[in-house]
Amino acid sequence: MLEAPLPQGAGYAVVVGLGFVFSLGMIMTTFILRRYQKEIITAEEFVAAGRSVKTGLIAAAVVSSWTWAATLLQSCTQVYKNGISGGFYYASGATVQIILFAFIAIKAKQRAPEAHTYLEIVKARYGTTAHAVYMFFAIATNVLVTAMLLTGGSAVISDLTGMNTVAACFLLPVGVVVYTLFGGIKATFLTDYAHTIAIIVIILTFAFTTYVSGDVLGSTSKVYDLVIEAAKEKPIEGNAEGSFLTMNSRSGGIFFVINIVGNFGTVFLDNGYWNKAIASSPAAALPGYIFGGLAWFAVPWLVSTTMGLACVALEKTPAFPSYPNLLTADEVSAGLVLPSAAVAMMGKGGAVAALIMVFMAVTSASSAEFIAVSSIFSYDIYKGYINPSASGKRLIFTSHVSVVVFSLVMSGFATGLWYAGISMGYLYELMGIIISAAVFPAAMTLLSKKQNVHAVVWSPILGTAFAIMSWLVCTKKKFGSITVSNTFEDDAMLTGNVVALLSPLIFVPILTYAFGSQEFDWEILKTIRRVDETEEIIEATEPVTEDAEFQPVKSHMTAIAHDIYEQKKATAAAEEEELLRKASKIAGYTCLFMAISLLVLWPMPMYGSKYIFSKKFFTGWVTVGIIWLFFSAFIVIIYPLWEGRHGIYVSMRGIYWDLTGQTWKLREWQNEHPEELHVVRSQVSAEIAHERAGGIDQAIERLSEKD
Ligand SMILES: NC(N)=O
Repeated sequence: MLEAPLPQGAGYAVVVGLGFVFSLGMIMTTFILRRYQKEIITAEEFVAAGRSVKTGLIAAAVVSSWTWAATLLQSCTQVYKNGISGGFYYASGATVQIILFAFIAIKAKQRAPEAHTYLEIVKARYGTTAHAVYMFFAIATNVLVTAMLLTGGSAVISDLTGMNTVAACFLLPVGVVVYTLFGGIKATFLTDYAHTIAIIVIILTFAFTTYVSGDVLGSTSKVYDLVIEAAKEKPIEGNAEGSFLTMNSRSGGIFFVINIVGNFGTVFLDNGYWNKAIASSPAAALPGYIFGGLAWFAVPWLVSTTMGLACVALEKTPAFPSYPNLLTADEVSAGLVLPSAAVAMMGKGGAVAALIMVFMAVTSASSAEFIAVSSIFSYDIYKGYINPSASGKRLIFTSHVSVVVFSLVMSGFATGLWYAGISMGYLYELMGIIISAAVFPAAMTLLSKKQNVHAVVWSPILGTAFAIMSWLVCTKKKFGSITVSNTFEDDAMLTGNVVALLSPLIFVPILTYAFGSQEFDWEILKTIRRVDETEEIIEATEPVTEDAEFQPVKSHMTAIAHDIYEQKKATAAAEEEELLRKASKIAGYTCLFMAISLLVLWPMPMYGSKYIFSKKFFTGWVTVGIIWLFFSAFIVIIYPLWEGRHGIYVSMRGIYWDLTGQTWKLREWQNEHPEELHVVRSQVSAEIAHERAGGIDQAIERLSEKD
């Protein structure tokens, strides 16, 4: 155990204090959005944010929910262990899935416009057994990801502040739970935005301190020389010439494959990514995911190339926190490379920066996990089996309860993992073995008419069984025994992961042709319906205020929405359909091209050539990383502000009117411009989706009944 550079109080201040600040911020934001833009958190809104979120905010949400504790910590571990290739293999091995998911996102919006979770799609197509199987995989994914967030986050917080690890496991989710309960998925979009700014700024600070102007390192040339020196004393086995500065790394390559496999599972099976696709406006799904993926790439790439190498360069200097000892294998696996490097370079300031960055990553990613789990519990389990005619109010209550219960269970689980000695690094490499056999059949559910129920049910079960078996058999054969540390070895993890992802490629066609292929009618997916929000909207917009000056706009938002929809009716659904058709056409080639570039065209020639980076090339590599992170900052910080400028203006103006005693102006404006109000837009989009789903006649009937 290293001596903590910060006092325990700092740990509590960040975990509890910052959590409280974000909760307060979210409560205020929810109030502002509700008052000035009539954004009402109905059950639909809680998971789908009006299905109108724009590209920039989708990209920012993708970046922040995909930025786990592991993204920052495990990527640095890889660079520390395998050299500079580790950062690239971490980044590209987890970016392609996001980019490929863009294609699935479009298909989901096209084929099941009113779904809330991908599990509803599985159920509508294959029935209850398949639904149960995929619920297991979806929840297992959320459990694994949340466990990694809490184990990684608590290890770093405890290392930096001496805070009790169990206390960190239980306190980390508290603030997240509070702001998620208040704002639903929109809360995660907005807090994610703030978290991402902090993370990007801190990474840039680390990069400039390491490569441009710091006292301890401060130039690419110095880092290069120290890393070359370190390789002379401690060459990396399996790397070209034992160098830290080559892409030719056996262990790095193995990690690349494990990383690709595991992250297919954690994107395609995590309902959180489907939630965001569902919440996006039809025009935003494709660019949101592609820009989000590209923006995210620079986060692990630059942070690990910076802090992983800084750790290598400084671990034998007195400034290093564990000096004169090096980090133990367990400390490396727990994610302590980044905080140690931060302390060695920047002292207490570095410790504070690392603490805040890891806290932000853990909380923003776990809020997305909480929403994902709550949508499964409320829509798939509660509405699906317990109370099929559940009202929106009932569903939102179920969502809230499931967020609280899941967070408590996960805190307990993460504590258990800590006592059992299972680290974040271990879980990261294990995740593919446990879940990735469900990736191919889940994707085919939206992509292939032929895949039958036998294939969809049995392939993931068989695939996971074979994956676990081959992982353990490989460990036993190689090491003669099965222990936590043996099962963590490269070859065993590689075997299990590859079997998990690829065996369904054999099972699915065999089972499909053995039992007869399905000729699925995609229109059936359009029977999945949105929940009627009328009751919640009326309740929220009926006159309840005592402020005589501020009366609500109208009580029948749905009726106004219907009038607006009537004007657009002739073209809206067709236009949306056409937009999605075009996006789907572009998506296939774009996503494939980007995936091949990141997986093959860029790394493979560098691997094959065994090139050792020259000082100039290293400087260029780092420079590209820094420029790329500036591009990310533009996409996820500036672009959402630009896209949301009108909404920001409307809210600011409303606040000004309120503060200057001109509330009547707000009321007048809202009465005159109902089409600008979020609740109305959301209802118009609901009607368009109904029409695309062929259910418009029922929708009109329902609305006129309400009137
Ligand atoms: N999100 C990941 N794999 O860092």
